[in-house]
Amino acid sequence: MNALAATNRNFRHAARILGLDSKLEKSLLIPFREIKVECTIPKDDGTLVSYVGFRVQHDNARGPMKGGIRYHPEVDPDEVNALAQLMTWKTAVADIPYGGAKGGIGCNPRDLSVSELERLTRVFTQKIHDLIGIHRDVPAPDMGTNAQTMAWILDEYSKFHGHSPAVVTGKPIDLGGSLGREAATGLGVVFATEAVLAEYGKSIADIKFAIQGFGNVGSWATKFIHDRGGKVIAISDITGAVKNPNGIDIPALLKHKEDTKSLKGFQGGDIMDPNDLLVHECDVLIPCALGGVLNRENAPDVKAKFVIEAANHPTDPEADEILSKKGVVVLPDIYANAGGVTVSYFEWVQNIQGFMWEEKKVNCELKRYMTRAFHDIKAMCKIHDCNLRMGAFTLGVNRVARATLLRGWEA
Ligand SMILES: NC(=O)C1=CN([C@@H]2O[C@H](COP(=O)(O)OP(=O)(O)OC[C@H]3O[C@@H](n4cnc5c(N)ncnc54)[C@H](O)[C@@H]3O)[C@@H](O)[C@H]2O)C=CC1
Ligand SMILES: O=C(O)CCC(=O)C(=O)O
Repeated sequence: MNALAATNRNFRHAARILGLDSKLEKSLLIPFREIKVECTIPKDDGTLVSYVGFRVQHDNARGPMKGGIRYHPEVDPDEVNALAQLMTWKTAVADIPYGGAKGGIGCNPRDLSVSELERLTRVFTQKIHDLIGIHRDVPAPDMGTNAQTMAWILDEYSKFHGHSPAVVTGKPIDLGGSLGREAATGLGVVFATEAVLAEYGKSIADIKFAIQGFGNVGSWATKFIHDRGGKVIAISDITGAVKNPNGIDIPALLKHKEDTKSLKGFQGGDIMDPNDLLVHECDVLIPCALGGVLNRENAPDVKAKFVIEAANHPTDPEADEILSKKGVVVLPDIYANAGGVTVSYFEWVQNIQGFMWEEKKVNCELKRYMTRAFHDIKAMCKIHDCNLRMGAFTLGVNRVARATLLRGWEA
């Protein structure tokens, strides 16, 4: 099932549980604005090449729209739409004053030089600069983008609108980025994992983890799990996968990644088929890469007792049903990976105030927001007798619906 069909299905299920008026339901599903732009740049060899860029602004009832920009060959309008909608529910679950948006360019950043990436980012920004803004739509990093990408957007946007650090989050610290933002999604994933494990009388120490993806989210989540005594026994990225039943040496792996930029060539374990990672024997599985990786084909073989969705929409609805029947606890993306956008909110607040927080304060506030959201979700699960995904969806959708009604949407 494609990402948009899957996201719409989860939304409709939540709307039914909440008994939403059918007109309001329809209006919440339709994106506010969908932008598609052609970005033509000269390659380093002088030839011209074009890439298609998207920004979908889904909803702004609760505040400026917020969400990352992804550079990946599989970026398409349906996926960006689904990701934008998920941002709307995610910011509401985290109870931060934003709506939802997402952007992307269909390209393989690994095939582009740094100067080509810079030109592409600047052209994309030139095409969307009048539709984003501090109180309108605030981009951030996602797959294939990083703090440097945000620095280029900030610089290009500022040429049109004057110096505007709060127009993007996830920036370098030197340009007004927040301490703790780079690690925030991974740290939030670990706070979320601790919250759900505690419900079952367990803690991270000595639990066995399998992790798909070793980029920003996967590598920070791995580090924080290791710091808490968890055993990461299998891990993969686009270049391959490695396993070690006694626990991978995480400091050595992080050093290898820093030196070589990938897992390839790491000697501290046995090489495994990356496709087997999702069905590897473990207690907790954390997908930290692409969407739709858990589907009806592999879900029956999942061995983990907990799936923590650090990636966006890693589980399609058919897999969700299969996992639920097997008794696997799935912690949904719109909560599990909300740590990134939560610290993006702190960064935006710091930029607007012109005041920088200490990292300790950022991380303490992040923990407070993640813990509060978990309890809010659990309360919805209790009221509606539903699983954690529907607990999170009903929480987010209900908050957005209330804001929409208060603003007077039918006039
Ligand atoms: N960066 C952020 O703050 C946030 C990211 N997310 C989500 O987390 C996921 C990962 O994002 P980032 O870590 O930022 O991206 P990234 O670009 O830093 O890293 C992606 C990782 O996934 C790996 N990967 C790609 N294809 C793979 C495959 N077929 N099998 C195994 N590994 C594969 C890459 O090698 C890389 O290690 C995405 O779904 C993203 O939407 C969610 C919330 C916030
Ligand atoms: O930090 C942000 O604004 C958004 C991060 C993001 O794209 C996500 O949570 O999926």
